[in-house]
Amino acid sequence: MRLVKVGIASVNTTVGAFVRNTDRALVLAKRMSEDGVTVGVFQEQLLAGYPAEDMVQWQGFIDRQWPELERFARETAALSTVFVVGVGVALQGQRLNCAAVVAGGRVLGLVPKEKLPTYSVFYEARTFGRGQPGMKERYRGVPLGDYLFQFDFGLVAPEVCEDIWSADGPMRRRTYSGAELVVNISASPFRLGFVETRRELIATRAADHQCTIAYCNAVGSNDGLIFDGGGFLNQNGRHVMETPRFQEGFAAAVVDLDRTLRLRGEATTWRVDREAWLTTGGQGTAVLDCTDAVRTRRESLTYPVPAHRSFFLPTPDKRRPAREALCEDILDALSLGVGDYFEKTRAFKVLGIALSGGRDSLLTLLIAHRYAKRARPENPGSLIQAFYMPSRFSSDSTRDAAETIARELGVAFQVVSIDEAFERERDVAARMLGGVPVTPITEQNIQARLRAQRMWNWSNSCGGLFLQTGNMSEKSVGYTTIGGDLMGALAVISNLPKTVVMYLLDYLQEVTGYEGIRKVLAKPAGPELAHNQVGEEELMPFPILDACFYLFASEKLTPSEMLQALTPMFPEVEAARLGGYVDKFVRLFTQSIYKWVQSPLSLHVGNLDLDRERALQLPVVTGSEWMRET
Ligand SMILES: Nc1ncnc2c1ncn2[C@@H]1O[C@H](COP(=O)(O)OP(=O)(O)OC[C@H]2O[C@@H]([n+]3cccc(C(=O)O)c3)[C@H](O)[C@@H]2O)[C@@H](O)[C@H]1O
Ligand SMILES: Nc1ncnc2c1ncn2[C@@H]1O[C@H](COP(=O)(O)OP(=O)(O)OP(=O)(O)O)[C@@H](O)[C@H]1O
Ligand SMILES: NC(=O)CC[C@H](N)C(=O)O
Repeated sequence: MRLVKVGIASVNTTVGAFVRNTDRALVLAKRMSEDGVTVGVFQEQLLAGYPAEDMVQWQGFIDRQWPELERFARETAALSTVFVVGVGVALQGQRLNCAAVVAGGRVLGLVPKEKLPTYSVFYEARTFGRGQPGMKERYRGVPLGDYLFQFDFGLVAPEVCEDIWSADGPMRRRTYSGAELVVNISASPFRLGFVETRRELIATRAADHQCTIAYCNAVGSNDGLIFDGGGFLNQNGRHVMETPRFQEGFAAAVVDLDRTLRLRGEATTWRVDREAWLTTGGQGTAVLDCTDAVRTRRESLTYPVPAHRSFFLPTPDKRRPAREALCEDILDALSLGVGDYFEKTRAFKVLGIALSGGRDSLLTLLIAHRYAKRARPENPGSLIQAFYMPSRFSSDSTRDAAETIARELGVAFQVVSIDEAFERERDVAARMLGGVPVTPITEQNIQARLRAQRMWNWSNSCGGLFLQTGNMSEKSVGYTTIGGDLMGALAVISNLPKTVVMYLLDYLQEVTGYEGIRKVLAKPAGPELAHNQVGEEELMPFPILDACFYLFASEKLTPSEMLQALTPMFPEVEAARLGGYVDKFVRLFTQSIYKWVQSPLSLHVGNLDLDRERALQLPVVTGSEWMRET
């Protein structure tokens, strides 16, 4: 029996706040050590914060991480714990995204990331160089390269995030070279359903490579990327521990590393594969002997026995039902995104929302309030201000709904009519047009733009964070006004399809019982920019719009393929009508890209998002010939 206690931390870092990030990590490092942790794991780019993007190109941004790493080493020198932490270094002009191994007051070695994600929301290959198999360099006198670390408790292989996502990653050769404990330090952003993907992947890799894996993830939001934390400890495919998500802290569990070796010995397929690898020229990974660096204290560790006192009966199932898990995950992620933006920018005192009595602004308000409950539990409503800005097209029912929810949440609510200003702006525009009246659409847009202008003026003077409320479906077809409701300082729900917005509101109504939600849902969605506007009548039913969006923007189908896919999905809709919806969607989508490239920074919860900088890079000026059948 060779017991080792593995601690997995998640730190809420801020990009560039090296000292603060290190301080936060040190607090957890000391607590881990007090808890008897043998190996304490911290996330990718712990010191710099993630994602630093092109900031990595500043030499100072790289160089100033090192003194903080040395401080981390100094301040943990007396602890008998080995730490793995993420740091950036520059070697021969290349920036390398490294896992640093720290113990006994020294940086013992640096292992650079080999696989650099450059897809979806990641752009690492743009700024970082790659670690190479067999690499052996030195950085400031410290070994840097493809190394394993021998301690008095076993052989450790550090690696960085994407390294685990490749079937041909460094884990294979390192475990064939004897690594028992693979430590993966990650900064993996929240995406819907991704926690299951991580869980399955880590279990698969631990079984494939017959090792113990300690996987650590960052927590907190930076710009639009929200990190959900949630570390994993898995031994040879068996789940050992999962750390809490959406919160800073650490959790620890004991594993018997002899068990990893025994299972490896029993796994004949693994052994045969290893032999084949050796005979076909597989190169072993070099080992750094660190047995003298620190004497770990493991005498008081006890064998990991099941809390429910049976090796045979299943552990009690604590999983939440799928609907609750999905809704709570999205709400946790987005409220963390709002809160971290609010706090980390240090620019704001209060959150502001233009509250229409409709679905999108209601959900945005509920998300902001969820954050406020955490930040100011004694009076969450005092962190938020809501403005209802009616025009002649606004109804009593939306005003009542907005007022009701604001009262229920204790949020300051003001009514600010835009009607007079609407008339004035409409007349001025007509004068500019040589006496010709503005178009009906422009009449609508004047209202949206007046509301946005008022929100900016308010926020500008009081330090308010003006939350933008648009959803992804309406954004995809340009059903939003430039200079109007498209604008704001931070887009909160712009990665949520409208059908998901409604799903979340149904759920929230059920769990909170708020009358304000019921009142909003009682009325069909519509912008109230003209008489009797219903969004689904002007566009198309939202389930069809969202399906079109998915098939076109995510699955990259052509319009005729989309129609083929949609026909069995919506059998009640006549073929010609469905075809009309597809054509309308594709036309609106391609004609609206110019709009969403102007939209504010937004929070990401999925791989598919309308964000040209971060998720979907589409040209604005295009012809549609390529989509036609030949
Ligand atoms: N390719 C291009 N590149 C750059 N600019 C381009 C452009 N095409 C048009 N433009 C310009 O864009 C402007 C038109 O865009 P914009 O002013 O936004 O207006 P527009 O797209 O014409 O109308 C906005 C639509 O959004 C709907 N809406 C508004 C507000 C809220 C909601 C809701 O969901 O509740 C819905 C509203 O009912 C209306 O159908 C024009 O000034 C035009 O010159
Ligand atoms: N009367 C209003 N008072 C304050 N803000 C408004 C008003 N009407 C519209 N807005 C702002 O413009 C945004 C866009 O309106 P839109 O109709 O798309 O959204 P919604 O009303 O929140 O949801 P829904 O589409 O379900 O009606 C609103 O979310 C809100 O922020
Ligand atoms: N930082 C990274 O390397 C992240 C990439 C990885 N595939 C993830 O999202 O988990």
